[in-house]
Amino acid sequence: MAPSAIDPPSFSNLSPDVPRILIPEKLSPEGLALLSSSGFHLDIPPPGSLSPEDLAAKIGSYQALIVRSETKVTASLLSAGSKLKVVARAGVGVDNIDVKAATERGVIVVNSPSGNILAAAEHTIALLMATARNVPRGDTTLKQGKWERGKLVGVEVGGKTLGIVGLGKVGLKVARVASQGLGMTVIGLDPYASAEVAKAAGVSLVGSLDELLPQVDFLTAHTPLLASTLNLLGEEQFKKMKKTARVLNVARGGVYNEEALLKALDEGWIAGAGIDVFTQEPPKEGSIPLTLAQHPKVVSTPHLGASTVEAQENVSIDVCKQVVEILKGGLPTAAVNAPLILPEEYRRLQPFVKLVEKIGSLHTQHYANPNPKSTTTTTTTRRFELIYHGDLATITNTRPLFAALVKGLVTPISNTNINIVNATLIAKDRGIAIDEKHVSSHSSTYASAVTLRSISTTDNNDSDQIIEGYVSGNAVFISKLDRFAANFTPEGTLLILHNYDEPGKIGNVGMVLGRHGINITFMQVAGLNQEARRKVVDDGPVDDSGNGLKEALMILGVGGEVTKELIGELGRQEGILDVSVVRL
Ligand SMILES: NC(=O)C1=CN([C@@H]2O[C@H](COP(=O)(O)OP(=O)(O)OC[C@H]3O[C@@H](n4cnc5c(N)ncnc54)[C@H](O)[C@@H]3O)[C@@H](O)[C@H]2O)C=CC1
Ligand SMILES: O=C(O)C(=O)COP(=O)(O)O
Repeated sequence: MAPSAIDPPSFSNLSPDVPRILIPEKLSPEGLALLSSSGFHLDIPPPGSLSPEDLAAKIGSYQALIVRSETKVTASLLSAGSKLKVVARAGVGVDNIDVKAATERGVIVVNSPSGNILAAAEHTIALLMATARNVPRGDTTLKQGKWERGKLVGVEVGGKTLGIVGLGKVGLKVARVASQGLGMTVIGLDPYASAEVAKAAGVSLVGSLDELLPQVDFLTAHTPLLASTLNLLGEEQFKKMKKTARVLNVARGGVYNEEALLKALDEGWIAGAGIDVFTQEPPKEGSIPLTLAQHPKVVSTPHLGASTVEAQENVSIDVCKQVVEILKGGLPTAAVNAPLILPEEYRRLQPFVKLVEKIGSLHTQHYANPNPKSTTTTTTTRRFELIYHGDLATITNTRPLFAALVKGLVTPISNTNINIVNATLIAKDRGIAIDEKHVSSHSSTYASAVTLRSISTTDNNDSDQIIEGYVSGNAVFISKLDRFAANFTPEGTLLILHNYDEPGKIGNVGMVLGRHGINITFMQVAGLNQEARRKVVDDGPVDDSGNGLKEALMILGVGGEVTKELIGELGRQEGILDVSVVRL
């Protein structure tokens, strides 16, 4: 059905029982046809015509809102949408939607996890070629009547090295085209990627940005925008690149620090950039994003990554089908905030689902440090054992727990939505192998406990990491992190510091946090467990008097913005071995 076939509704004669759907952005007609043929009322104002205030004033009469990347679905908009059942994102990234606020209000958020992935990958290749061969400048100047062949000599990409940061759905597609189609050498950085999956796409994994940056002729980022990827590439990183290198961003504005990128181009630290996404869209007059977009060494496009006829058709159908399903009382296929658990299993398993998800999320954020100080090793394989102890070991349907682990492991670093239906497939795609084990007798004092053991095989050695937790009533606790016996609630923002167990550490850390305006909501020192203590005396590091140096974890619940500068400063304090920030 053509878009014009959908008449704007006349609200005066709408039945109060017919659900209303507001679509303030441009959506392909194929999905709209599904909505109107299901009997819903659609309101489709001209795309971009509603200000945030207009939207807030209108939203109260709608059951569904369908957006792309331009509409900001904030907590206050959601609170004005008292009838909302679903917010649908016709695309991948949900960074314009306050998913937490939606969840709190019981509003389902759905997206189209893969409808526009090919389009985004192809646009990256388009920008790669356009920056290499000066295509836009050639076109503009020729249209102005100039024949500037001498000024527009480009570079070839075949035989050159492409660095990819973020090997998820888009990153892997770019890798395949670049390695198999363009004859490029592709190296990738993704601390959470499986080396086998990467290898199959023609990518050799490296362990750190420091290792990647000096090697690449082209660099492309394909991570979501997260606290850990904001400003991932700044001045320090651009300075480490070849002067002839070019960088691409079809992911999200903010993964490259825009001010630093401008400086890198002006100072000649790098040769050029191809940019599709900006920290402000559309960028305002006089802003840094607009200066960047207009820079002579930049090829820029106005967030066109997903703008193909095919991708728009895919995402429109994907989300409209789900909106129909939800408004008719069914379950969506790609809910960002879907429950992992069926109602009848809810009472028994819910706290364990929560525990396992928190353990998975803690594992990804605490152990897979995206910015290691130095890495000469590369993870080749990682497998997990999920061990159920005590009463929990008697549960036979552990599918929700398996799904909870995959969700916990993947959600902190990816846009992918995990639910009970797709967990196994996503684990397979990402090379996550999980063995579930049931152990009815357990040395733990808790009636039911869970252990996650992850075994990593690297080029140099094997290592394993352990996280253990338990449920008491409905509350969940972490009781062990590797060799450290702990007891804390995995909730909120946590700083985990690995340090030598000597006097003065807590005071120093408290002072640094105070200087950065960070509040401490709780603090716990997790000491070595008995076995680990014995080992320290036998073969651990020693102090000047030959006594075994004990280690501990300091676990702090904090409020306030945890910046990279703060983490750096904490890491430089005497006796601090490592710092991680975990948001649970
Ligand atoms: N310009 C456009 O129109 C479009 C943009 N996008 C954007 O592209 C990006 C990638 O999307 P997908 O591939 O679907 O995401 P994905 O969730 O499948 O993959 C993201 C990958 O980034 C990795 N990652 C996370 N933190 C990292 C870090 N610190 N260092 C290295 N790797 C890290 C994850 O392990 C994961 O493999 C997203 O930002 C998405 O919003 C997607 C579609 C269209
Ligand atoms: O799907 C995504 O993440 C995109 O960035 C596409 O955004 P758009 O739907 O084109 O506004």
